[in-house]
Amino acid sequence: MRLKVCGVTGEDQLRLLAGAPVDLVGLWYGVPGGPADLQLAELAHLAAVARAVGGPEPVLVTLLSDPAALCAAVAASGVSRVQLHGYTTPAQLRAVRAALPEAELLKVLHVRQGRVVESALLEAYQRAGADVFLFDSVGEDGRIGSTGIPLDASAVEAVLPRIDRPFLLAGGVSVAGARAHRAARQHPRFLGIDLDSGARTPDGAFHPGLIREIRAAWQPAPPGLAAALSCARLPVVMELKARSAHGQDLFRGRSATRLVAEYTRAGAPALSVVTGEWFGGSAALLEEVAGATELPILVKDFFTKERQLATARAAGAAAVLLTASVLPRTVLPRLITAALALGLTPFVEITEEAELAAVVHPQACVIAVNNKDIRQREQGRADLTRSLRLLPAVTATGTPVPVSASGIETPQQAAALLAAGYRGLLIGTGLLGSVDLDSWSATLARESELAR
Ligand SMILES: O=P(O)(O)OC[C@@H](O)[C@@H](O)c1c[nH]c2ccccc12
Repeated sequence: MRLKVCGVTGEDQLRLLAGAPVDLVGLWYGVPGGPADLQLAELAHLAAVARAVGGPEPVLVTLLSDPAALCAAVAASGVSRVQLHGYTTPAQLRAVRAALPEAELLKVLHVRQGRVVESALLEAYQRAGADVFLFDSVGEDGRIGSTGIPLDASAVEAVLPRIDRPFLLAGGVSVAGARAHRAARQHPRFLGIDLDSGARTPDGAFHPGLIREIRAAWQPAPPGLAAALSCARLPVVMELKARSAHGQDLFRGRSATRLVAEYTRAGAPALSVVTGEWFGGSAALLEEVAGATELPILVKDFFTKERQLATARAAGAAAVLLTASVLPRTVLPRLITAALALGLTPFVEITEEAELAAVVHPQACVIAVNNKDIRQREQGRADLTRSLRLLPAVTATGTPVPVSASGIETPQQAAALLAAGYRGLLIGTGLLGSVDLDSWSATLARESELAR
C-alpha cells in the first residue's frame, strides 16, 4: 500500500516525513487561495530537497489543466507525477497526456452528496490517459481538496467495477475510517491512501506516530487462502489442533505462539486453527494465533449459522470450514454465500463426489477432500486414495486450489498428493507429531522437486 501526505510547504516537514512511513508527498502548485499553495520557485526548491533527502517522492497537486502551464511546472521542478485536482475534462486530460507523455497522471474523482461527480466520465478519463484515480470528498460548500470530510464508501464502491486503473482514497482519512472502506481496501486495484488533516496534530504539524497508526489501520488484509496457497513454495496449510480425535495431546506443552513461530519458519503459507471443543480448541486459541501471525487463518469448527461466521471473521479468520457431509443441502449454499459476503473464503470439505452438487460459487471456494470421516469424529483410518479418486471431480468444479486434508503423515505421502495434482494440503497431526518440522518440510520440498 502507498501512503501520500498532502500539502507540504517546508523543508523541515520533508525531513520529518522522510523518517515516517510515507511514499509520496503532495506539493501544491496552481491552487489559488489554497493554504499550502507554493510559488513555482518554492515548488522547484522543495522537489529538489525531497530528492536530496531521499524520502517520499513528490507529486505536483494542482487545479491547473492547461498543458503549457503544467509543462512549465514539470520542467522547472522535475516532478513527474501530476495530480489533476480540479474538474479537468477528459479532453483537457488528453491534451495534458499528449504534452507530458512520460508523466504519471493522477485524476481526482470528486465525491459529493453520496455520488462520484465524474461518474459518467470514468471510461473517457481512462481512454484519455489517466494512470491513477484518486477519490476525494468535496465540502458542503463545494470546496475541493483537503476538506477533512470522510469519503463516502458506497459512492466509491458503486463505480469500482467500472475502473481499470489503480486508485487512491482521500478525504478525512483516519484510523476509524478504515473500517467503512474495507471493501475498497481489499480491491485488487487499491493503491493506497492520501492524508492531509489526518496526518497532523491540531496545530497543523505533521505527526509520524499518527501516520504510522493510520497506515496500519488501512493496510489491506493479507491475501486470502487460495492466493496464499497458489504462490507458496510448500502449499501446506499447517494446523494447530490441541488434541486428536482420540484425546491425545498434540501440543505437548508447546504454546500456540511457539507453534505459530515453528510453522512460519517451516514455510507455512497459511495456518488452520481448530476451535472445536472435541479437539481441545477454543476461541482463546484462535485469539492467540491471530495475535501472533499475519498469515491467513482457516478456522475449523462446526459452523452452522451465519452469525458464527461473522464472529470468526471478527476474530481474524480468512477462511472458514464448511463440512458438506454434516450440513443440510440447503444450508451449505447459504453459508457459502454468507461467508463470501463477509470476505471469508469458504473451505468446503467433502468426502464423496455427490456432495459437490451443493457447492455454489466453486471458483471462489477452496474445496478439500477429507481423507478421514468427520461423521465418525475422525476416529476412523485415513484413506488417501479417496483424494486420488475424487481429484478429477473436484478440479472439474473450477475451484482454483484443490486441497487434500487429514491423515497425511509423511512428507512422502504429501509429495505424492502434490504430484497427483493437488494444489494444497492440510496437515495437523503429521506435523504436530513430527520431531523435526524443518526436516519434515525440507524433505517435502526435495521430494516434490524430484517428482516435478
Ligand atoms: O490432523 P490431520 O489428520 O492432519 O487432519 C487435519 C484436519 O484435516 C482435521 O483436523 C480436520 C478435518 N476436518 C475437521 C473438522 C473439524 C476439526 C478438525 C478437522
